[in-house]
Amino acid sequence: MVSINNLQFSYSKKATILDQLHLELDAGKIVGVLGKNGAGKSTFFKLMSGLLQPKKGTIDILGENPFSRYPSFLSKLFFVPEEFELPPIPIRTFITSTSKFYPRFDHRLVYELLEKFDLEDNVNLKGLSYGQKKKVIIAFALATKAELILMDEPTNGLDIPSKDIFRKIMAGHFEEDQLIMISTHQVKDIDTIIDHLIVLDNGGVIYNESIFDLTQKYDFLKVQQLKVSDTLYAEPILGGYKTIAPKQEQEDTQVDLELFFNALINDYKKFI
Ligand SMILES: Nc1ncnc2c1ncn2[C@@H]1O[C@H](COP(=O)(O)OP(=O)(O)OP(=O)(O)O)[C@@H](O)[C@H]1O
Repeated sequence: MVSINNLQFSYSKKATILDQLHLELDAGKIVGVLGKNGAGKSTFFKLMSGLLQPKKGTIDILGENPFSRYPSFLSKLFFVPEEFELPPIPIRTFITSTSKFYPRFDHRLVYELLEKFDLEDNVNLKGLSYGQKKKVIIAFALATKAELILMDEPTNGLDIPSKDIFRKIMAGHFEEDQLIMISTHQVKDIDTIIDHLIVLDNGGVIYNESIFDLTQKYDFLKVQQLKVSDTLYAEPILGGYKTIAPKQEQEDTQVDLELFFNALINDYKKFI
């Protein structure tokens, strides 16, 4: 579904943001995209949406070049950017007018999700807080049923109950022919919903693996004493350590995304 080859991008001649980036992804996944500040996550999503043009390399999404921005491509993509503007019209009017661009739009679902987020559809968008607008755009994004949905920091601005609702609705409203990519620093908001992990660093994808494979390769444990010989990475916590070690436990352990991200940034070559 997504095939990216040798992608290079820079805003100016001085600094290359993405360089020789390769990525192949199939549909049927919710992918977490992690990276340090400035790693290029938002830039990457803008390139995939066709809002920026690659300097080199190719991006193929469902057989289309995003930067051409043909209507056939735009109707299959929905991008929830970190910063966005919504028109000063009632939510219901926004839905009626904008949903026309998405042939698979699910009208029943959008109202169901708005209700879950405690939003009335007759309210004007101009009177909403940033967090409330974010909920409208998340509900709309999921209801488009677009084949590719990109969400940049979707939980920024959401209060604690709304983050919980976000996790529940993400898990429950997703089709097998869709690919959802979520970039975030709030790993706790996505650790139970993603089934695939991508990490961007130094201009490229340094890690690209399913969460299932991660659980088959590593144990994520809390220990009192460090066994240096079989520990790949450890961080001190109260009364001991959180560790990553090659899998030995019979039961799969729950992936600690934050720990794993820190381990990759520390030395990703240990994990490939
Ligand atoms: N419009 C722009 N013009 C020039 N440089 C930019 C522009 N937008 C982003 N950059 C630079 O590109 C780099 C990557 O930015 P980007 O926003 O893609 O990173 P990010 O991984 O999303 O960061 P964060 O996690 O902080 O949101 C940064 O060094 C940033 O300063």
